[in-house]
Amino acid sequence: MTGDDVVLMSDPRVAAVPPAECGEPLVDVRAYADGALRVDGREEARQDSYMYLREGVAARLVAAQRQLPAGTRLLILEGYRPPALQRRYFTAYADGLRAAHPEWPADRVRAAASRYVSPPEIAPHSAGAAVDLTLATEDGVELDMGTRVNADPEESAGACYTHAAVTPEARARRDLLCAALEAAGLVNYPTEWWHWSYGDRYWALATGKAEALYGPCELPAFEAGRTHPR
Ligand SMILES: C[C@@H](N)C(=O)N[C@H](C)C(=O)O
Ligand SMILES: [Zn+2]
Repeated sequence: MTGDDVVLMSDPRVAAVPPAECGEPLVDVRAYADGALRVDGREEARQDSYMYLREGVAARLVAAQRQLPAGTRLLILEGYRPPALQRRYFTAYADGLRAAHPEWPADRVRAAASRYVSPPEIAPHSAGAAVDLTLATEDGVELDMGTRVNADPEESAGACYTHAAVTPEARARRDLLCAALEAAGLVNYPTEWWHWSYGDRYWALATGKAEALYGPCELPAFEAGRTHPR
């Protein structure tokens, strides 16, 4: 797939998918399945609910982990993202693009921004349906995937695109990650090798479902200390 083939988050076909809500709980992935999933804590500085995902997403990540060779671990960096934080990320990135390209019309800024941050009204992370992750050793040392997680298209000259040209080692690891996660039912956002989702509107469009399983959920649904928000 080339960059031109990518269905962006800003595509009207994504917004046209009904954001139905099945009511499935969010779970703390650190405590899920006896700690089968590794979670990196660096996101804690920005928000305290990054380790939550819908149960169906967490279960699929456990299945994906089982597909990987011994000694290779999924390392989760961010799951749930509050809607207000998503709005901040989108606005900040769009503002930067607008400043760099004052001649761009609003719809071009929105599309370009959505290569890297989802428009808030779509936001798979704010539904607890998306996860940013990478591969690591058993000891938690991140493997070289060709760019850092969250490298934007400008910083990485497009190498953040999942199918971009990277070194043979990084390509083999990206292919391994894709094979494990796709077999478990997740879909990738092709502009970001680390972003995967299940049950959100982007997933529904990519897999031909009539509606999403999970809609946006708000942080007040959480209670400190609970592993299952109400
Ligand atoms: C900002 C990046 N980590 C990310 O999550 N991007 C996707 C497209 C999103 O905002 O949903
Ligand atoms: Zn993401």
